[in-house]
Amino acid sequence: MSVTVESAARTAPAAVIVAIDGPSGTGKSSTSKAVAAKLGLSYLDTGAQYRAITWWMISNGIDIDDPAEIAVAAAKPVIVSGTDPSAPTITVDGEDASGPIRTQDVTSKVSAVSAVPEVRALITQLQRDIAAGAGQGIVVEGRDIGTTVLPDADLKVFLTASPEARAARRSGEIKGSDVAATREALIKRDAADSGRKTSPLAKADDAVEVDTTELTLDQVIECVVTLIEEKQATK
Ligand SMILES: Nc1ncnc2c1ncn2[C@@H]1O[C@H](COP(=O)(O)OP(=O)(O)O)[C@@H](O)[C@H]1O
Ligand SMILES: Nc1ccn([C@H]2C[C@H](O)[C@@H](COP(=O)(O)OP(=O)(O)O)O2)c(=O)n1
Repeated sequence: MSVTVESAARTAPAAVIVAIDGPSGTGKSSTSKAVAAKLGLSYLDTGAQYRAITWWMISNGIDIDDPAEIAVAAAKPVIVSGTDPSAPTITVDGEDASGPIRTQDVTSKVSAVSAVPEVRALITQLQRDIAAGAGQGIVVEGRDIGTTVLPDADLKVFLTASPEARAARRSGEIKGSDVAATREALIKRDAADSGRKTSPLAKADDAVEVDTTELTLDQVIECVVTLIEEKQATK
């Protein structure tokens, strides 16, 4: 009996923590979901959490241009993320927020809300708690996962792509959208996310950078799966 248990422990892959960061449209969400599903890991979309708190602020009449007002309200909403990669969920105060967090209004305001240090402190703690509770391991995607949220992650990946490729991908998702306008909006949001004082969008020194401009989504998924399997083999 003890032999069976010991050999199972030897062959089961060790829980692995993966951080995937990068700017908008580089393929973080699609890659992270697919990789997590393939390897039986949990998945956390941290951008959805910042979008959720932004949606709550807008819905509750908080002045988005007033960081002090945002800071005071930050602890009020209860944000819960479901981490099944085949059906990720997000609720705010028990209400499904998956639709409303993707509106243009939220997209245009999320950088301002997520720059407020009190918001980041709360959401960062939530993310660390979720990662700590993921028994089989987790793929966490965002902007500051490798640098701030999970600096001890087993693997850190930083995805990049040209602004043109990212804008083409994003505008492909929205019917009738203009690629040039999408490109300008992406560049503006990148600048805000990279320029904020508290845990800006940045590549961790020990992250593997993958330029996805000329790669298909399947190639990026395969690349990250290989990197994770290499880490698991040495854990
Ligand atoms: N390597 C790729 N080649 C082509 N399209 C891609 C690639 N990676 C992602 N996409 C598509 O680009 C869009 C944005 O991808 P997403 O994963 O949401 O990016 P991010 O999470 O970095 O903002 C999606 O429609 C996705 O299917
Ligand atoms: N770890 C994170 C994740 C997202 N954010 C902020 C900054 C981003 O512009 C917004 C939205 O992130 P999201 O990943 O949903 O954005 P896109 O999918 O790229 O449109 O949230 C952050 O500050 N830190």
